[in-house]
Amino acid sequence: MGGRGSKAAVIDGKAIAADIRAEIKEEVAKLKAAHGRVPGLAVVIVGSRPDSATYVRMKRKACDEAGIRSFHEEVPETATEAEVLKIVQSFNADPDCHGILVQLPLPKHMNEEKILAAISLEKDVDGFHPLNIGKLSMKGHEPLFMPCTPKGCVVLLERSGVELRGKNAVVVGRSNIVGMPAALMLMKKDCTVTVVHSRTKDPQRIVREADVIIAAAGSAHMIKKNWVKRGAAIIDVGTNSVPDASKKTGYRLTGDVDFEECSKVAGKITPVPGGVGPMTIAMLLSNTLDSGRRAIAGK
Ligand SMILES: Nc1nc2c(c(=O)[nH]1)N[C@@H](CN(C=O)c1ccc(C(=O)N[C@@H](CCC(=O)O)C(=O)O)cc1)CN2
Repeated sequence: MGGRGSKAAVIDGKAIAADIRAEIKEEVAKLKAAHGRVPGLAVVIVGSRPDSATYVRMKRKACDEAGIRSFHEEVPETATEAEVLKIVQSFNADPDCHGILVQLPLPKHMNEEKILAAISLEKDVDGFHPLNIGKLSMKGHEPLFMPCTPKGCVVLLERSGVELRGKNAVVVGRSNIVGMPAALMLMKKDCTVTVVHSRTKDPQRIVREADVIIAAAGSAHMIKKNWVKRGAAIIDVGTNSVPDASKKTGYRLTGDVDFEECSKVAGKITPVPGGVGPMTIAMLLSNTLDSGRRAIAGK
């Protein structure tokens, strides 16, 4: 794949996520049959951002389909930090709830770090608790949970047969949610990792050396064909809205990678939509299953 004149294989995130969700559904059913209990996930949403509301709806639907119980708490934009902390603490104490997620971003008047750190370590299915992130960065330590989007990137690569050990990986972007944890996870998989960010000199030269590219810069079509080594595997995390008059919404989602161009040189590539996005929710269910299994079956 990715030879001269050929086209990259498209990594179908939607199909891989559907397979994983079916596997999770089976595991949940086994847990129920053996112990009479299922994992439970609490979703807390603050305010009414349409994108956040959509993601939360998708998460609840995915839970329903997998047989995972979901709890929902919605508070207005004007809620105080103390109110949100109280909700988190009540789910921390609820034995039927095995995972808690606070949908991000939070309104500006709230201290995101404080709220995420209040989630019980054992229920941190988003993997954003500072101790879970800290363990990700330490050799010889494993976090209880890994953040869903970067975990989805690694699982997509593995399920598509991309060998990671000893490979040069370049992560474009250094956000707490994607870029930083993705770099740490790839290092744990024995990649040699370089992080390219807004202050990097000559990013194109560095990205061109990569066997594996994780694009998470939040900049539409930033990665062009001449940034990509022939045969590289590209995972595009970008979800940029660009105006599109042919759409009912007036916009469409597009990635950080120029798919048309880059698929002519890459070996494997994810599309947007239909690549990493669906994996985020599949990994959330997977983390919730792991947490439920630990609490219900003790393993
Ligand atoms: N607490 C969290 N907040 C946020 C996270 C997160 O992992 N935890 N990630 C993102 C949003 N997100 C989940 O919350 C998310 C983003 C995208 C998708 C997805 O399936 N995208 C589809 C397109 C969907 C569409 O058309 O709108 C795709 O890319 O194919 C799922 C979940 C920020 N907040």
